[in-house]
Amino acid sequence: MMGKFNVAVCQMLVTDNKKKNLEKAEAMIREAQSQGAQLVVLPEIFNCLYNNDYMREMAEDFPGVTTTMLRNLAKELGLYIVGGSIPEKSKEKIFNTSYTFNPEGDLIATYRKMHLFDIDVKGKITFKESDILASGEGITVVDTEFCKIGIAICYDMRFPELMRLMALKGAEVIVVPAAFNTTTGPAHWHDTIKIRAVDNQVYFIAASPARNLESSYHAYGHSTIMNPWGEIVATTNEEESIIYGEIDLDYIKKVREELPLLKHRRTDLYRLEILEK
Ligand SMILES: O=C(O)CCC(=O)C(=O)O
Repeated sequence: MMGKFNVAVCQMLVTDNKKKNLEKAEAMIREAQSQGAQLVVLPEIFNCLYNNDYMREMAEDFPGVTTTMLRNLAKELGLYIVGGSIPEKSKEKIFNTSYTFNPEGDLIATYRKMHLFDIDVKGKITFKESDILASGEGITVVDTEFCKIGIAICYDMRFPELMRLMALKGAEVIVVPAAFNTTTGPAHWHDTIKIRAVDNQVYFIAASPARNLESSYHAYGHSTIMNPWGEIVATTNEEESIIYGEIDLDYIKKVREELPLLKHRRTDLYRLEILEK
């Protein structure tokens, strides 16, 4: 295992033009690699606008044009890509799905969003993913040459049980492609990222799209990399940008030794378990 590696988050501006979105993602991944990134993360629903009509229309079977682009790029550039998420069509269903490729271009993880974003904050924002999306059922922790990485999508990060289970399955980094909005973002984005990192003593990487005011959904932006002590490694505002950070695996070890939260759980008194479905 290597002690350190470099990550980048591409906070791209997603538009209603799929071809342009794919070109933008590719250009930003190339730029990130040229700056030394070994793992690059894209935001939630990066190939089309985040609303139910677009997601239904743009849903892709696997393999499709988006995943083929990611696969080829990972291989050509020799890096890991956590491909944000895209609407995936599988038989009659649509999922919000994140595909991860390794530097050989192999698909090493497919994660389907487990907690669907069905909310109604009166007078502010109403969204009902379950009108078109089906939910995934599998927790995803993937092995890489650096460490184990847990993958979840946006609303999932509000569920401490899922984040903890990923840490218990060995995740030292949790990657969450996400798109909070201008209501829930200012209220909860920063605190949720920080506390999930601190609770689980992981690096927490939250990747948002940039804010597109022409979209019906105004993403909060503010992609962030947080370290296991709750310190910001990198962050940004709502505009298009790439943020970079170093993941230091020895630092995770140090924090976990000095403050042994994972060891101090009272599993004789309470327990968290994964149920087979
Ligand atoms: O939890 C939130 O506030 C935002 C969630 C969201 O936008 C999503 O799950 O796509």
